[in-house]
Amino acid sequence: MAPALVDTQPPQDIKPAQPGTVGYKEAFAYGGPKAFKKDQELHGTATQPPASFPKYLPTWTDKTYPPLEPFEHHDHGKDADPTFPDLFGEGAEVDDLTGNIGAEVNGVQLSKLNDKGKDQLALFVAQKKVVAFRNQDLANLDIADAIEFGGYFGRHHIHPASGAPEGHPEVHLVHRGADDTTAASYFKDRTNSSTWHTDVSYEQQPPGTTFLYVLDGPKAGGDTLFANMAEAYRRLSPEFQKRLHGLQAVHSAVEQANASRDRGGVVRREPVTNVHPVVRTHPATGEKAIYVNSQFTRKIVGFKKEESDMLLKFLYDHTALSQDLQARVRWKPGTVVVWDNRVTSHSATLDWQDGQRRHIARITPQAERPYETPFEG
Ligand SMILES: O=C(O)CCC(=O)C(=O)O
Ligand SMILES: [Fe+2]
Repeated sequence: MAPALVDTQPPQDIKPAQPGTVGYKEAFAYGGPKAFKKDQELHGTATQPPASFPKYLPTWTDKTYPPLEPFEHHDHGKDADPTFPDLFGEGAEVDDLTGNIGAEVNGVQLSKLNDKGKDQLALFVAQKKVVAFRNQDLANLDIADAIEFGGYFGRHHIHPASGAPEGHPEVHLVHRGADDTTAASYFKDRTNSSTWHTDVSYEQQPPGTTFLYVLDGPKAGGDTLFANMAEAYRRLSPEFQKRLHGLQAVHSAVEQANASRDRGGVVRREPVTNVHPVVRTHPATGEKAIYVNSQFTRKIVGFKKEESDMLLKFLYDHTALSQDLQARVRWKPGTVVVWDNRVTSHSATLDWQDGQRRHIARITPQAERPYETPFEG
């Protein structure tokens, strides 16, 4: 019998996010109009080549969007054949990245998958949490075709505060250009670049199966780290798990919008706050996962500030310190990384300091509103 859902309707007394909340750090992966040097990106510099995929260079427009409307999400992972016959045809090579999270796949072309193969992709990614597919052609397709491919997995999220390729607001861009000096300025103020988060958790229906594909990257460095948040839940004692069940947390877009304004960037949609359960259940696997993150979670509903900060700090440290439930994904030309944003956290790495360009596109299908199923022991 399916477990009963726990009601997670937001209480009526959500206060606006407080600045200075525990764990929050400014993100560094995205430049903004102030840092963007179009000429260098198109033509290169004395030491750096031009951008390999100029059609994906960021643009920022004044166009704004109304608040997102709720929609019915169907998770294709639920329809998948768990033996993955259409995903892994002849010639596919699948290797686990670690004992607890991640796989690397060669010999599969994502853009050529039929619908059954896409269903199996959703399930496989939900099970492995993050999968690096090598030698992909996604970046070479017309952007409209890449968007059509991603749209199978859910309604496209239009990011409220990121640059996008001209005419394609559905694509979120991670971009540091040639000769960028972010690293030098970032480490004046910070000892490390750890920014664990799950994407846009402030939305009422945050993303599920999510895609990042590299366009240009440093020869070494700029890896992305992923953590298995279902395993992070399982690591906790039953007593602690029980305490987390029934708790809800406020997630906020306000700080990200402010940071975008500071960079001279856009705020395409008014920032929102939403309340989600601290433990959510995956619709296809039934796994429970911790669902708070230092970039967007602000407060445990009903706790006083010190109580909330203490619990959130513990959960953030638990994620960041548990190297035994993390994988570090190295980018290579043609890599597409697919992860399940509901049951993972991730963090970019700022460790290259020689002005090499890093340019990555994200396709971000939204999924169901997070829900909780009861503690099972
Ligand atoms: O730059 C990265 O490695 C990750 C960026 C990121 O967190 C994202 O686009 O969701
Ligand atoms: Fe992210």
